[in-house]
This record gives sequence, C-alpha cells and structure tokens, in this order.
Amino acid sequence: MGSEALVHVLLVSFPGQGHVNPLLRLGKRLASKGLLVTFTTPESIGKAMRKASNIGEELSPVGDGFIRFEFFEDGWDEDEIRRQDLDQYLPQLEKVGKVLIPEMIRRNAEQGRPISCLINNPFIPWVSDVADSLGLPSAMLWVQSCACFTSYYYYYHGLVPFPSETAMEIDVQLPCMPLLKHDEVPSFLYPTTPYPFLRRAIMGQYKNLDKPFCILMDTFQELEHEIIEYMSKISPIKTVGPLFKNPKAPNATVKGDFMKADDCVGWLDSKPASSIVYVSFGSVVYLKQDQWDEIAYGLLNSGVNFLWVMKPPHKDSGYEVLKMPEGFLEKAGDRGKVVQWSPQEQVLAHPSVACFVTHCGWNSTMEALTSGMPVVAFPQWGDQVTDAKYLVDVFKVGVRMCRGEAENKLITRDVVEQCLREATSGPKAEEMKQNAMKWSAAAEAAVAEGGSSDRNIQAFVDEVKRRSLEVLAVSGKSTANGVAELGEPKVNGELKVVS
Ligand SMILES: O=c1cc(-c2ccc(O)cc2)oc2cc(O[C@@H]3O[C@H](CO)[C@@H](O)[C@H](O)[C@H]3O)cc(O)c12
Ligand SMILES: O=c1ccn([C@@H]2O[C@H](COP(=O)(O)OP(=O)(O)O)[C@@H](O)[C@H]2O)c(=O)[nH]1
Repeated sequence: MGSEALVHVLLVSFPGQGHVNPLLRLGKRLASKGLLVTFTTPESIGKAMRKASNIGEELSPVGDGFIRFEFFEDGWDEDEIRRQDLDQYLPQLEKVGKVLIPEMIRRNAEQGRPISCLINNPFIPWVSDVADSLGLPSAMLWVQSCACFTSYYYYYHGLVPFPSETAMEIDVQLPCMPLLKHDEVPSFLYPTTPYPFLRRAIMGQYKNLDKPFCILMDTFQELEHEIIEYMSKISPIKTVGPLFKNPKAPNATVKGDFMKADDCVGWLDSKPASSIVYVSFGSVVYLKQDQWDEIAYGLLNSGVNFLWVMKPPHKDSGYEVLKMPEGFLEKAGDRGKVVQWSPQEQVLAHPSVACFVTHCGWNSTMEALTSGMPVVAFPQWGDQVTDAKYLVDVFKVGVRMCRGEAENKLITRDVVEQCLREATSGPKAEEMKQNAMKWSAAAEAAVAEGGSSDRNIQAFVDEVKRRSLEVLAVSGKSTANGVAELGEPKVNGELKVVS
C-alpha cells in the first residue's frame, strides 16, 4: 500500500527530550497500526536529532504504516540564548507555530497528504487552537503519570487546597490517591517554585483541555488503576503506555535522541549479572558539584559496579560544568564507566544492571518499571517528586534517597552508600526486584495484542479514521488524485467550505 492512501496525523512536540521521546514513540505505535505520521518540532532540535539519530528525508516504514519528519524554524538565530529561557521561548514558539503549522498542514494537503488530526504534548497548548481554527480534530499526549494529571487538574480547578504562601506545609488528599505530603505534590505548584514558567505552561494546557477530543497517556490501566478509572469519568483519557514498547514493530530504528549515545553495551556485557548500578538524572536535571561528589564517593564506597551518565549542560543554561572528584576515575578503574549519554532502554534491559539511580522523570519511571528494574529515587522537581512517592510507596520498587530540590539538603556519601546497598542486596532488594518484575509483566501485557493499552490505541486509530472521513466530507472539494482539500479557518465555529 502506498503512503498516500493512509490517514495522516501530524504530531507537534515541545522541543525537550522528555517530551519528544514519548510523542515519537506514540507516532511509531500509530504508524505500526497503519497510519501515516508526520512528526514535527523546531528545527533547532531537528538538527540535533538528525545528527544523533538515523532520521532521513524519506518515509520510514513502521509496521503497517510510515513515519516522516518535518521541522519548522522558530524564527531565532541558531545561537540565540533566549531559547534557554522558557518564559521567552514558549511565547516565541506560539507566535511562529500558529503561522507555520497551518502552512505545513496546507503544504501537506497540496502534496496529496491531507492531515486528519493533530496531536501535541504539554507546554505547547496552542496546537489545539490551530487544529480548531482549521476544523481539524486534535488529541493531546500527556507525558506524565495519571496521578500528576489529576494533581494539576485539582489545582487548576481549585478543588482542594494546595500548599500556598500562607500554608506552605499542608498535605494534599486527592481521590483514589495516597495522601501527598506537601513536598510530594508536583513541585511546579509550590508557591516558591523556581520554575513558575513551567507551572504557567502546564496551566495553559489545562485551560485548553476541552479542545482535544482525547487525552492519551503514557501509563497503563493496571499501574494506576483506580485513579485512571476515576479521571476517565471526568476527562476523555485513554492510557496507551508504556509507549516505548511497540510489539508490532519491535525493530523500528527511528529514534529521537538529541545526542548520540556512547557505546557502553560491550562494557555491560563484560560484567556479572546484576552487578551494575545505572545512574542517570535525565536530560534537564543538573546537580551541584558538592552533591555530585557525595554520589561519587557513595558509589566508590558501596563497592558496586556503575554506569553513570554525566550529560554536559547547554552552554547558555547557566549550569556549572561538573567535575569528577580528584582521583575518582582512577580509584574506580574498570568498576565504573562514565558516559555523556546512554542508550537507556538497552541499559535498563541489560541483565548486568541491578538497579537505577534516577531523578524519576516519568519516561525513566515507565522505562524502569517496564524493564523490571528496581530504583533508588533521587527526585528534584516537577512531577519527579510525585513519581518518587509512587515508586517507593505505591509501586514498591524503590528506596528513597532524597525528597527533592526544595528540601535543599546535601545527601551525604553515607546515605548514598546505604541506599545502594539496600537496593542491590538483601531481602528488601529481592522484594523490590520481584515487584518490578510483576510490573514488567503487566506492562508487557498492556501493550501486547488485545491488552488494555493496545485496545485503547486501536480505538484511537479507529476514531481518527472515522473523524478523517468527516473532515474530508466537511472540507468538501476533492482534488484530482481523489483526496480532499482542507477547509479554511472556521468562522463563528462553522467551517467555511473551500469552493
Ligand atoms: O526542555 C526543557 C527545559 C526546561 C527548563 C528550561 C529552563 C529552565 O530554567 C528550567 C527548565 O524544563 C524542562 C522540563 C521538563 O520536564 C520533564 O518533563 C518530563 C515530561 O513531562 C517529566 O516526566 C520529567 O520529570 C521532567 O523532568 C522537560 C523538558 O524537556 C524541559
Ligand atoms: O543517558 C540517557 C538519559 C536519558 N535518556 C532518555 O531520556 C528520556 C528522559 O526523560 P525523563 O522523563 O526520564 O526525564 P527528563 O529528561 O524529561 O527530565 C528517557 O526516555 C530516557 O530513556 C537516554 O536515552 N539516555
């Protein structure tokens, strides 16, 4: 079947690794079910993605469908430092995106690939306005847990009290969720958050929450059972995770890494089973030098093997360039390996790896659970503090090493060592491993044919196909090759038919 006959969806991503990964994974899942998927994000990131990953100009076949890339200019010079300041960058993206995404949609229609649906992730809620204005259906991929989705929902609608300037330390009870201590609530909601722009970005999405006809989530029914059931009655959510698993196209090589992963699999192969601690804080968390040093000594003193990701900060980010403590690498010798970026999915699936010291970003959380990997939770901010709570107290696959950046507490090498020992040997480690294996099996079952996430994806694909006929019908006029043209922007909620 040629790609021109397929229903075509456009995925628009915020340019962060933790957002591109799940949206691109969704794209691959949709493609594998027979859709044509175009993935877009700003060219500044497109450039990094092309360099680091095997992204070409052509269509890549994935299962029964295809995926392709188009990037858009954000209107700023290549070395513009304001990109590091989301208070400035998010409005800029909205300004240019509202012009360039409709142009991209028109161009695709002219080239015989009319788009039937737009899908975005949070931080760029204006994508649903673009879809609305063109009379196109839209969906949103929520890239955090359902528990966090619920927390933001209750905050946005003022349904329960949250920590505030006058009552900083109140705990928050939400339905179908464990009591969240004041510092287990997503930290962008604290009155003192250093990242108020991220709260604004997320609230912008909630303001627009009535626009998408479906909210897809990278979680699965069995993992957050009660809260998913509860929120499903309030909001059109559909769980489709873990998105990084795609049993229908397990060998699809399309990846969205911004940096080439260092080769470390050979080194992992050379180590005994369950002997390595994998340490990574994701793509946007940076620790301070004194904390880095404590972790380094904790690793040395615990006697474990370790693979540690030390990602260099962006030159304009203002973060200090970290150094390993004097003599650390020599002392570690072949017991340890330090890389700039790892192939994390492969690392977590490797039998030599025993546990994962993680900042508890939601992608890392899902990857760890699905890989049956116990964790040592080292959350810093945002949803990470809530994810850490769940990993430790609800999913029971982790030990807690800290409570978050807001605590402003140096975690000493002794605590690091103790947590590593607890997570790698003894009865607690065994129990966590067993629980993790249970989640792994549940995750695999959810995405396998007929599983909860697979059924939801299939229902979504069917709905997009059904709506695509409506889009084609209302937008009227067929073109020479039998595909319909897009409607003009809606006027007073009515679609103007192109004549
Ligand atoms: O590209 C990003 C840039 C920034 C950022 C930019 C400038 C700042 O002064 C502070 C943060 O925050 C981000 C936060 C993100 O949150 C991350 O987003 C994931 C999905 O929402 C969560 O699961 C993780 O826990 C969380 O760290 C993701 C980003 O790409 C970014
Ligand atoms: O060395 C690394 C570190 C991270 N990741 C990937 O980057 C994403 C990070 O997303 P997460 O939500 O965990 O954290 P964020 O970077 O958004 O804080 C995950 O898919 C990881 O698998 C990776 O491939 N190699």
